[in-house]
Amino acid sequence: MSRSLFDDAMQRLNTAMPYTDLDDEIALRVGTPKSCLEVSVPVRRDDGSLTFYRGYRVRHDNTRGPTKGGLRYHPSVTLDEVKSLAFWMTFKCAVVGVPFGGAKGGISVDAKSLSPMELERLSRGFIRQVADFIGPDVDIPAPDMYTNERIMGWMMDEYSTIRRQHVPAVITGKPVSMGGSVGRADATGRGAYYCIRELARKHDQSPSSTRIAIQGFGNAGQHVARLLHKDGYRIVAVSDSQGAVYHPDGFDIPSLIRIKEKTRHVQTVYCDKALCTSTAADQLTNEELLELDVDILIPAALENQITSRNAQNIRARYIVEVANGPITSEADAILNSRNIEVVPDILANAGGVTVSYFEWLQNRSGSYWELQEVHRKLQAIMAREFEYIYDLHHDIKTDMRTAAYVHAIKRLGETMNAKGTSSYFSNGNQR
Ligand SMILES: NC(=O)c1ccc[n+]([C@@H]2O[C@H](COP(=O)([O-])OP(=O)(O)OC[C@H]3O[C@@H](n4cnc5c(N)ncnc54)[C@H](O)[C@@H]3O)[C@@H](O)[C@H]2O)c1
Repeated sequence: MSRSLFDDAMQRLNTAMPYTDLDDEIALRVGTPKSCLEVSVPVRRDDGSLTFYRGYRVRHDNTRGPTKGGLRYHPSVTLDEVKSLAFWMTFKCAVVGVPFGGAKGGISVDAKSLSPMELERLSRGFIRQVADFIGPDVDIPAPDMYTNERIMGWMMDEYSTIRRQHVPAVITGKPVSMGGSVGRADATGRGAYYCIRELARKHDQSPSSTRIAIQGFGNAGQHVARLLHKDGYRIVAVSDSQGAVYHPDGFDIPSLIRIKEKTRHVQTVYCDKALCTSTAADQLTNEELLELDVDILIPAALENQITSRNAQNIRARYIVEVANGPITSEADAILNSRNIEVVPDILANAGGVTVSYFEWLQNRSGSYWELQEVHRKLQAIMAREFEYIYDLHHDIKTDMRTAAYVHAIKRLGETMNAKGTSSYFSNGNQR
């Protein structure tokens, strides 16, 4: 039987535990989700028919605070996937030191097949089903794949209607006009960009000599591409669910974003006469993009993209995981043996949850920050944690992923130790 995504996620924890002197009870406690909710959401379609959608919300661990994590709309959403994403959120929040635990949710749906009104009914219907499970001090959702700020706004509005009071802090990633934070929209891509700048500094890598391929050109992928391009990095390939485009000199990212916004496909670059003549890009599959000869590969779409099947063919020197779980643990071992350095998801894409924390703080205090303040604080956290994990991976002679897990488990362990573990209670320390 093949290993589940959750078993694969657990493998990372088991690899990291021996590098700590923490009680084994800590691994036991973070090895199982706190609670899993499965709901069925009825949606009246525009043609009058009724469709039921399966939705999930998993709270993995609340040791360090209320649980936090995105909501995904995708046909492949399953309980196993949501459990794994919730697990990663626990470690991600601990890596960046925000006072949250991990959660995740999702609905098994092809969001692109719904009309805007059907999407609104689905989003509000989901909140009605999970309203008793979430809250500003309990569990705080946010956007993820195929959800966006408008959907977060509908959800906050529905929750506030149910509670009969304005509750902006129940959800993050809202429109700024509904209590969202400035700087949240590009926070995931920006956090990854700060990591890449630190990585380049460590390896004396100049932007103009760095070729980058990005899989996934949505919220996270577009923003990291835009920021890197502005610094002079060469983005030579990007893709979406339909396929990839490649140009050895690098793309003009603002034009590509405009094309994607207008046509919804990056490969439309071929059909847009003006751009075809100026870029002459090659068309590739997503699989081919992953195996390009580049300096940095950025998976920014789905999990399980680099596996034991293709890890041997990866030619990038560095991989920066903007997506959650794009590399399996088996592929990790192959990449490590080939000295391909991986900046792990729980660090590289933690910019999103960090600015979500800023948004939650602003909602709770009722006082709102300037964009520069958001950027300055995000940059300080990402650079601090990157530096710590980078040094730790050298000190304990392991890969950056294991070092990031060690760092996170230690933070979780400190809180669990404060409450008492078996080594405390079994040593006669009852007073
Ligand atoms: N948005 C956030 O704040 C955030 C935070 C942390 C992590 N992430 C992770 O980043 C990844 C992308 O999230 P997003 O918010 O950018 O989603 P999004 O919905 O905005 O974009 C997803 C992109 O992936 C592409 N895609 C889908 N299936 C694909 C496939 N099989 N091959 C290649 N591309 C494919 C889509 O076409 C789209 O361009 C996810 O793994 C998500 O969990 C997002």
